[in-house]
Amino acid sequence: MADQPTTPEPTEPTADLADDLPPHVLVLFGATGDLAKRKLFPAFYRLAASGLFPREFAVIGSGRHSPGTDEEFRAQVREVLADALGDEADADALDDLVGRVSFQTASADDGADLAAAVREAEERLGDGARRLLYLSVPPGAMDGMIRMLGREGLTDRARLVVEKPFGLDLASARDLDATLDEVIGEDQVFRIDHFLGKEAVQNILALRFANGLFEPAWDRHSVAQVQIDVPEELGLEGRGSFYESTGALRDMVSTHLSQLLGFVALEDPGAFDAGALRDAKAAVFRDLRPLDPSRAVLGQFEGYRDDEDVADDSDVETFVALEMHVDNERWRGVPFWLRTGKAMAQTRRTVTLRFREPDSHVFHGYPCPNELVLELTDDPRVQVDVRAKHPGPAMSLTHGALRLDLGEVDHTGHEGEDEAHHARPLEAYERLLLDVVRGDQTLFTRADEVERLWEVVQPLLDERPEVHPYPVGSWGPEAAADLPAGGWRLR
Ligand SMILES: NC(=O)C1=CN([C@@H]2O[C@H](COP(=O)(O)OP(=O)(O)OC[C@H]3O[C@@H](n4cnc5c(N)ncnc54)[C@H](OP(=O)(O)O)[C@@H]3O)[C@@H](O)[C@H]2O)C=CC1
Ligand SMILES: O=C1O[C@H](COP(=O)(O)O)[C@@H](O)[C@H](O)[C@H]1O
Repeated sequence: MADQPTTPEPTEPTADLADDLPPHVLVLFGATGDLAKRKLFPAFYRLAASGLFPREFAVIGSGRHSPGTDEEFRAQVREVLADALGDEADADALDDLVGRVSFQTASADDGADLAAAVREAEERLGDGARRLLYLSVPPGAMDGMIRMLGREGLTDRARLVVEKPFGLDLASARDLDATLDEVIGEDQVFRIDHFLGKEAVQNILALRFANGLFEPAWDRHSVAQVQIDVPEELGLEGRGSFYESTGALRDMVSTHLSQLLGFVALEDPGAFDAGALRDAKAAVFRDLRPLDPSRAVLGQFEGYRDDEDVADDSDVETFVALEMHVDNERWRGVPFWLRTGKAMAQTRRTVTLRFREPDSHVFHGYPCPNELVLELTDDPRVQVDVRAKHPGPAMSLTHGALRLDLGEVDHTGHEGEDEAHHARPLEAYERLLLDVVRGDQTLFTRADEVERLWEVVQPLLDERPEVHPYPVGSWGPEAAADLPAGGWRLR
């Protein structure tokens, strides 16, 4: 099988897709921020260069501080794209995108000039233009910005993308949902959790529900424990003040890791659509047991407090390891171990289902693991660690692995199949932005899911355990090393 490039090749434009989409004005709040630079502008580029975006669109960057003239902002966007895309960037496609970009300052108190700029762009683009409003701003800024959008009439004909974390606790999440409810319809709101846009995460459902092999073993009778492990090598990357206001629990656990848990633990949704999938996840979250602070370890990497935006005595956690339980018929008694942290030994996104020992006396006590491992990183992989007979005359065991590299599965399609089968893999933000433009909320989180997750996490916000220091490049504090029976798979 041919090697897959890690960055997707632009495909030939698919005229039928783009022609179906009305003109769009994209308004990106936080356009000079980290996420916009690293992920959102590159996603706009790839979608446009692949012909997946509407043929007619304009991008208005926004924020409280001006990056200079439009020309200066365009030069910054060009530089950001060159950095992010490297050789992948096509000069004509780059010119085309950059030519559509402008900047207009706005704040929660004043959005009049922005509203005028949006209307002007709509007139240029012609009849039927829609608005895609993207709030890539910190959680504390959301409420005011949403109210401003409502006041300025910008929510008409709009879809609104709200970045995570959605609030900072249960009370602020409820306030945020109440504001959204006042200002805009729930069918226009796209709460984005980019982990759900990762191909490999969606593959959890494909593997389980499209194969007879896995589904029968997907419960407490076969699975002894589940580990959802997302260590990151990167540290603060200039996001000290963001981290001080969130910490790893809010940044990663109440969002990405819990959503992964929802994908792993859900019942058969019956369909892959917004209603069915979100109902199935919400049901899992309703059955989640609120966190027990005595079953959680928090950590902070050594040197965190040296960052200029971090308080000298900060006890914000950059590491979390904790136990979760889904108290339902399928999962009762199975611990779900979640772990994430900054400045750790490796960058991985690994979900492990550790199986029970088989009820047989033929072979016992063989130490090697018997696990299904889902690697959700850029080179997504599924691996089943099995025990097998050691070659030779003795009846002894060794271990082996069955591996499927998901980047190498056939995506060239077969005669007679529709366009979806010929598509290249999309990066998470690309996939989700396309879903917004198409109005598909399947991979976006719903208010009830978000509020329930805050209810589950709240005990740990109310009663914070001690924060243990850990060395940069390690697997976190010693206190977390042996939490799961048999230890972490990654160590
Ligand atoms: N960076 C990442 O890897 C990821 C980030 N996210 C989420 O994306 C959002 C943005 O993150 P990131 O880009 O890293 O953050 P940054 O701090 O880099 O950028 C945030 C942007 O928001 C604007 N902003 C800051 N404070 C306010 C405020 N009070 N009111 C209005 N605008 C404000 C700033 O522009 P100005 O000062 O001009 O207003 C800035 O451009 C966050 O919600 C984060 O959780 C999600 C996934 C990954
Ligand atoms: O939302 C966030 O996610 C990133 C990790 O995303 P990934 O796609 O690189 O796995 C994390 O680094 C960041 O702190 C957080 O805000």
